[in-house]
Amino acid sequence: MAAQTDSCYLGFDFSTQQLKVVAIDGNLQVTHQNNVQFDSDLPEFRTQGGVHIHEDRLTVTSPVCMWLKALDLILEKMKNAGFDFSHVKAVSGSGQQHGSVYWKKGARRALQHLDPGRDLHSLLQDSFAVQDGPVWMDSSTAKQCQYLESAVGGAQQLADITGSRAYERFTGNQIAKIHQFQPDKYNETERISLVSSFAASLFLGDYAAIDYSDGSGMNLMDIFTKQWSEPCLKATAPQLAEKLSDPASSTAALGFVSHYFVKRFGFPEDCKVIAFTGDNPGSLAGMRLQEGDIAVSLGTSDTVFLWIKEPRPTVEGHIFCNPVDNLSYMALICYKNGSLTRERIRNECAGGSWEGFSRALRSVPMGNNGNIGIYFDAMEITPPAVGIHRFDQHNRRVDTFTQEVEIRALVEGQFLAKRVHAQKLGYKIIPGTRVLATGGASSNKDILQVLSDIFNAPVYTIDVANSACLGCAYRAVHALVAEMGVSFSEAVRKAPGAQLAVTPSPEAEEET
Ligand SMILES: Nc1ncnc2c1ncn2[C@@H]1O[C@H](COP(=O)(O)OP(=O)(O)O)[C@@H](O)[C@H]1O
Ligand SMILES: O=C(CO)[C@@H](O)[C@H](O)COP(=O)(O)O
Repeated sequence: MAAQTDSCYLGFDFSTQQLKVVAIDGNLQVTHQNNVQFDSDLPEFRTQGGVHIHEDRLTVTSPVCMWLKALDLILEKMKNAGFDFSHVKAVSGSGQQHGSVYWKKGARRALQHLDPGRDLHSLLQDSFAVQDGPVWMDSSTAKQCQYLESAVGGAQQLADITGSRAYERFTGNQIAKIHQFQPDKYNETERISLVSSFAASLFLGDYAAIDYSDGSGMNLMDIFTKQWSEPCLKATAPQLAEKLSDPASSTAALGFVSHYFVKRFGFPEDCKVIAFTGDNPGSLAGMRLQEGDIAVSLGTSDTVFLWIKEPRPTVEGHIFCNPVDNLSYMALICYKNGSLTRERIRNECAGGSWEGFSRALRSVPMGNNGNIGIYFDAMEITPPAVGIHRFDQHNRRVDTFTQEVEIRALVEGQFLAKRVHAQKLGYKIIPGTRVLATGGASSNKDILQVLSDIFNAPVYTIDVANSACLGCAYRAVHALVAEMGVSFSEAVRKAPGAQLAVTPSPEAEEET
């Protein structure tokens, strides 16, 4: 038993607004959590919500050095809190999906020879061809998307190969744009990482493979053969296969932590680095999603995802390889107008307070007396539309709502869209359906009540606010036994289950 509590597994999450970490022991109990907020803890990078929005309002990037400094800082915070790195058996993690990092020629050597006396930021700050890399909020690559789709025979054909039609934020289209508009930077690049594989590379002290699950969000990988698709690579940029290197299973042990982490922080030499993945795949693991459940993540983006066995890609939504089971898949839909839109309406209609926002939700009945709103502050992903639209109970377009009605219209509208899209993906809401909620806004019971009423199903949450981190710590546990044929669900069988947060109001049944 002592050995169980003496061992430790780490899961990091490089998400849009912050870097977070969760440590668990061999009994799968959480022993430590920490975080670094990009805007407030690293103000020198002048990000808003972790990103830079450019003048065209379409280009959105994040400074790669910010992520380096964030890792330096979180590890120092852990050390100062007395965290003992010497018991860490394996490290894994996740990153916001689709974002890319461009390592410049010679960077691999720098990674392999990190001086433990210095921080990662000072050692690696000159290792990137592109300082500010495109992230998932970018929607500036419409032309590249059109080109890719026509090069492979159309949107459905591209979805049949890669799991998704062409999306602006998907990495292949971002790479194509960099190749076209900054050819010198593209040529200077020796390796392209996703945010997830970039973070894994830091721990490994060498370039880490892109994993199948996060690699599915690039419009470059054949999700059935799990190899880069030749026609997609060809339509994207030259010499791309060598800049990406082969993808790897999301359960792969990539090697041991580098000498740097052993000397500087006291990690054991045999501490393994497990492939990092996307934050949504990480959350699927953290919530221990089962077939039949539906997950709703309310982070910076809102996402809805499902565990599926038989993928049927369409031109709406995405199919990704499953991060914990190589024979399964996950279906996902992403909404750009998630928490940031809720924050705007909170600021305008509830004096900037979540408590005021919640009070307003409680003060108006379910169904909002027939008032409906659509709030796309930024160009939405599904559907690709922008603008604010309000309709009253007579279906008449109106310019304003009262503050309380506005708040309920926003939240009901966001969840109605999720229900409709999930059903279009083939999801059936039946007795026994569980909605698993995660992400920052899942701490708000009044928002969860609306979710439960719209889906007419109970909503469950897990104790740890960040399911992506927790999921990656679980993935680290699983990866050490995966080669012996142990399934993920078996490896994490003893982990605490999700807890019931809210059930549908009695009136919900009549409305749905
Ligand atoms: N009590 C709350 N009610 C509603 N939303 C909240 C609450 N607390 C935090 N949030 C939202 O959570 C968001 C951050 O979610 P998080 O999952 O941590 O983001 P990410 O992982 O994308 O960095 C914030 O932008 C904020 O709007
Ligand atoms: O683009 C997607 C998924 O396709 C986003 O969900 C990103 O993965 C960002 O995640 P958060 O930081 O909002 O969790």
